[in-house]
Amino acid sequence: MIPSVSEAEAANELMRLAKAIARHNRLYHAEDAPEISDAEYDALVRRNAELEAAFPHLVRADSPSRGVGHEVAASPLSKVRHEVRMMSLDNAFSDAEVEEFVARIRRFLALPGDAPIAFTAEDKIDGLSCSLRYEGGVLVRAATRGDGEVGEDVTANVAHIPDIPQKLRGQVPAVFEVRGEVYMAKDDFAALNVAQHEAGGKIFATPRNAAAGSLRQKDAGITAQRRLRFWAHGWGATSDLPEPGQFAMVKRMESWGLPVSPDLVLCRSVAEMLGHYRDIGRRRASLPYDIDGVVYKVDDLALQRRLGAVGKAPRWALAHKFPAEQAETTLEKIDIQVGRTGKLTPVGRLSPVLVGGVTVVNVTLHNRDEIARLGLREGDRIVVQRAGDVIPQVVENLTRDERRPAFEFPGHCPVCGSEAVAEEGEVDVRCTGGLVCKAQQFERLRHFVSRGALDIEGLGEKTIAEFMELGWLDKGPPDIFRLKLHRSDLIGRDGWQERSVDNLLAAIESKRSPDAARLLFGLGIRHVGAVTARDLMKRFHELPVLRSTAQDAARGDPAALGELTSIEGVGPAVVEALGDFFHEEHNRAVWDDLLQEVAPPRYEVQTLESAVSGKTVVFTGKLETISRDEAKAQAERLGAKAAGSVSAKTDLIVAGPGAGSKLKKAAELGIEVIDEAAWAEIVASVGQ
Ligand SMILES: NC(=O)c1ccc[n+]([C@@H]2O[C@H](COP(=O)([O-])OP(=O)(O)OC[C@H]3O[C@@H](n4cnc5c(N)ncnc54)[C@H](O)[C@@H]3O)[C@@H](O)[C@H]2O)c1
Ligand SMILES: [Zn+2]
Repeated sequence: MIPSVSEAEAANELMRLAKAIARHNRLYHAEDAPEISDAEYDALVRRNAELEAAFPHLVRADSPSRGVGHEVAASPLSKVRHEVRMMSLDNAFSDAEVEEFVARIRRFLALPGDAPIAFTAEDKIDGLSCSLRYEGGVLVRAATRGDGEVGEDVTANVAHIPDIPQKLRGQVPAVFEVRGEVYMAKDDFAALNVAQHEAGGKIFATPRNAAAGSLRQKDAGITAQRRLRFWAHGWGATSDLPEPGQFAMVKRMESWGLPVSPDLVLCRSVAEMLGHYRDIGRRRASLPYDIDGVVYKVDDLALQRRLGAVGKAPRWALAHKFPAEQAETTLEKIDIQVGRTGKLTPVGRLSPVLVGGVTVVNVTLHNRDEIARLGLREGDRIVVQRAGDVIPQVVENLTRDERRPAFEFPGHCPVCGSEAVAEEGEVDVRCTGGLVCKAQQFERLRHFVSRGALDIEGLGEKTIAEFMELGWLDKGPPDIFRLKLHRSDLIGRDGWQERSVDNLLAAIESKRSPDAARLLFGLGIRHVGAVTARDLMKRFHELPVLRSTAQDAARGDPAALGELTSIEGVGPAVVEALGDFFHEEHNRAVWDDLLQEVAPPRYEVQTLESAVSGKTVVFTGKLETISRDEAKAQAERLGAKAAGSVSAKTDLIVAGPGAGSKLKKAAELGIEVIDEAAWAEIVASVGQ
């Protein structure tokens, strides 16, 4: 859901999206001259769908989720009304969305989980759709999709496409409309652009634009000079369907002399579908034509009929797109954020763009040097990259202009106004305001109460900001434990009632004996992350012992230094950071103050005795109630080892849907397999 958007804002945004999407549809479909990247366009469509899902009563009559393509009113070609509507396809970017697509079909058809259902999978070729009407096996009309209802007559144009037979071979129904894609191969596209350049003609952005621009010509003579190709993937109006399934029908069309995808397969499970997707994905770059995904279709035509269509797309088909790992967009604005340690981080605010399957609106610009390196300014067109789970990066500035100065990095903290400087040899610019800087205070408090640290429920960003404003947190984290002194002031403030206040205070009180490693991590000492904090506490058990050792080491005591660096994962950077921390008077004051308020028990690592203690567990497939990371953490707490792959050493496999090859291997090795519910029972049995 989109809780931060009010109804009025949503209505407004939906109106703006409808206008923008209609405009880009016209540029792309009618003029073959898009202004934004497909990834930016897809981000607009996703945003529209999200808002419509959250506010169903605001769906507009002219909603972009309803229409297909673009109407052909202004086209110089004559118009053709399609007897059977030409549709679009719903799309997916992740495995989970494909699983949900299949699950949705099962629910719709009320098919039990184990009833087999087959799907075809084939390339989603990036061209433009075309309908070819054959009567008595002879081509009588070819038409583009247009808005799905009315397209353009391109009969004369397709006469110049050798892949499109004027006459079909064999037993063809009396009326048969072939649906497929007109496309241009990569080589032909490159050659066309070279020729266009030499002749001073229009340069096409993609093979798809080139194919569309070449086919939709009033003068078919121009089409004749372009090398266009075609393949069939479906059908429209027909007097007869000679086969009962999608796969067999496509093969039948092939036998009539129509080219079809060489990568059409029949799949019997989601795993097979995803396998084919990955296989095609691997070969994508070496294919002679551009594809942008894989299309899955329910094979059984009787089931296709039962499923029908919703909106502008059939329920029985899905385009599983290859997420663009790079995409073009506009850098709207550069903001400066001040972190816990005073570091000024530039953040780029983007015009939303779909990269790697997710909508990206912010991108870190890292530091001053990075901005200079890319010559970035607000308003520039940039290329954003996101591969796998990596955070998005700017890889290129498309409007780079050496003569114009890049964004000027501020010399002062935007929050407290203190001077901001980079230390000798450092790229990071830091605010020198220290604890005077509200931004740093805020970030430290936020970190202190965060999930990995003290994990205080109900003390979110807004509340911290509110209490800071009231001056209740001036002394930093220890003040949190004195908030109870403000109980009566707080009750009755806007948004607070006795109950919510007492809940918050109870959550704080419950942390009076915190885990020492979490407390240490919560202090936000540089280089002391959650793991290092645990490693340190495993060795020293008590915070005062850690402190005295760190201070001794900072004074150069070799024994203390040796003790610290003998801990795995603790190197000179950590030792120095600890030394620097305790060197600061105000840090020592906060530390002492804090240890007056809380009393962490002696730190001991404990694992629980359980049915899986000492065993090696592998999690595979999709877990529904917990994340993979949480499952692994549970296993560790139960004294088990979580491994990534199945081997002879594996004792137990916890499998969710889509587990695939690991299950096969488990069966071969005779390893016990349980489902997520059984795993949850094991966890519950030790009270975790
Ligand atoms: N950049 C822009 O401004 C802009 C504007 C509009 C649309 N677009 C692009 O066009 C897409 C939307 O266009 P759309 O509605 O035509 O959807 P689509 O192109 O994502 O999918 C539907 C089409 O896929 C084609 N297709 C290819 N292979 C197929 C196969 N094997 N089986 C069935 N169909 C197959 C069909 O022609 C079908 O009409 C967007 O996702 C975007 O990428 C871009
Ligand atoms: Zn500051």
